[in-house]
Amino acid sequence: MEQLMLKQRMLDRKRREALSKIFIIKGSVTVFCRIRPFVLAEKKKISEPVSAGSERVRVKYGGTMKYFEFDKVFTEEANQESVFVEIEPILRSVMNGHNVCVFAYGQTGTGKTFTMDGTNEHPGIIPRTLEHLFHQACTDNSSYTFSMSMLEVYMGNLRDLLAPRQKCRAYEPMKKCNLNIQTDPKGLIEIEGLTEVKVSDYAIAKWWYNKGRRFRSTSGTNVNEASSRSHCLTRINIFRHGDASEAKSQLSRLWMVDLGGSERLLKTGAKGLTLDEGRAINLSLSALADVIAALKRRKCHVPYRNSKLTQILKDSLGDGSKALMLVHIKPSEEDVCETISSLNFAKRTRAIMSNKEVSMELKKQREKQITELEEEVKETEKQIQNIKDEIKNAEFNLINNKKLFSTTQNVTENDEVETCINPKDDVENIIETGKECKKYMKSNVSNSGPRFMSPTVASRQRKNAVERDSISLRSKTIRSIVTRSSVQFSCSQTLSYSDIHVKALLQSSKGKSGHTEAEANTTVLTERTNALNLSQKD
Ligand SMILES: Nc1ncnc2c1ncn2[C@@H]1O[C@H](COP(=O)(O)OP(=O)(O)OP(=O)(O)O)[C@@H](O)[C@H]1O
Repeated sequence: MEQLMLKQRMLDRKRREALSKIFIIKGSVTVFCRIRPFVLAEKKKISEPVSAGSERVRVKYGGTMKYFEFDKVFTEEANQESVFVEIEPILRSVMNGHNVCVFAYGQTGTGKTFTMDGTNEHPGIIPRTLEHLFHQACTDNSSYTFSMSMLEVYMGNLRDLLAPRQKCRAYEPMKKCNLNIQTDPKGLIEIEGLTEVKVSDYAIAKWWYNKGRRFRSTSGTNVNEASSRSHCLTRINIFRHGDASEAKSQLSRLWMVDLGGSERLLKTGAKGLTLDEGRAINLSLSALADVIAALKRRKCHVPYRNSKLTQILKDSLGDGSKALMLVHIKPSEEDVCETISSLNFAKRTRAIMSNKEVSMELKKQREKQITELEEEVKETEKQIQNIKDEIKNAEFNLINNKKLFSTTQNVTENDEVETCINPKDDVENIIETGKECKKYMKSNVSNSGPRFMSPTVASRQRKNAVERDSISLRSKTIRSIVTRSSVQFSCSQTLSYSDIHVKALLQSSKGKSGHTEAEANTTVLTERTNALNLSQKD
């Protein structure tokens, strides 16, 4: 089993290395596009400006056609499951030790919250990811621990969504508001005082997630009945505790962000606080666009500090980390301007490290490498599964053998207990029982009957003399019976006791007197009968 486990660890390392190579080749940014279907209240026109293929979106705008390339396009028919299937590979990178950020971007009402949160019937990326991570942790070789935090960037401030609170209304100020963002020496972003809860299984994680979601700021606009008025960020810290060879545990982070919707303030009809919220969202989204543009141009200075949102995501948008952006659009004619603006933003993001910037030849070469590595990963996973089966079998056999061993050991012990019973004990038992009987009889005799029936001294002497004669006569008879039947008696004893003991008994008596076996038996049994006689006399 130890050998199998060692082999499994080696294969697991090989699998991780292949996954890391894929991660590097694929580039740090992946961009998907999701087109929202028409909902009941909306009217669908015969010819809509947006049409889509599997990796391309075509938009008719101002008499011309505009094309946008993506790593994957989800059309109106795509369900939550099919979206999650495409996210899964990126989650493997998180378990592998990389920082990952998944964020939903798009105009207000295009379905960002639906994709990230979903509904009870159609759960979105976040609940599915939580479930997936715990499932992965169960099947993986390494052991994992998870912790979780949730916050929102509301009007330029950070609000802790998991902080303990007294019962208060949504509009009442929260205790843990405007937290500070710090960068640790390793370049990791830390948010001072942010509540971090340990989550040991999916049910607990889901409970905290639902709790955080309830405190998120939403309000109704002309465009969306329950419009998110902030950027909502869910952070999962993943601690991987490897085998003995890896002394330290490794921390990786997964950010899942439901960005507030970009909006045309006139169109949403926002007023007062809702208008301010809309403005704040637009401001931080343009700061995000600036960061992405700077990263694309490989500028030395990236303006992360221009908004809280970009400050938080700093360690997930740069080198060594992976970002997945899901841009959301509506297919309708009246939203075409916003659609073009969102698609342009997505195009810029994708260009940070996308395959678009490299030649066709290099692109093909990379794709070939990725296919080969993915094959390697699959093959290694198959081998790991086989080893796991072998380990299971070995464990099963081990348990069975242990059971068998303990039962056989018990049987042997019981045998030993049985064989330890000394044939002498039986005779002693008989004698003891005889004594008890006599006592019982005596007491019964002395206590029973009227007084005039109790014997006189003379009659007792007479009775004793008669008893003595009859006992000596009886003992003579018994002795002669036993002597005659001693050989047969010894045979029946041989059947009921183990050979060793009888032999030992016989040998001991043989050693003492030098008689033959039959004689020895006779001697032993005669001795016992004598003992019986003596006790009777008593
Ligand atoms: N793929 C989809 N299938 C069915 N219904 C959807 C889909 N996407 C969105 N919807 C519905 O459209 C409405 C608006 O979606 P949602 O609230 O998710 O938009 P949003 O982009 O988060 O908006 P905001 O930025 O204002 O918060 C909701 O009623 C939602 O249920």
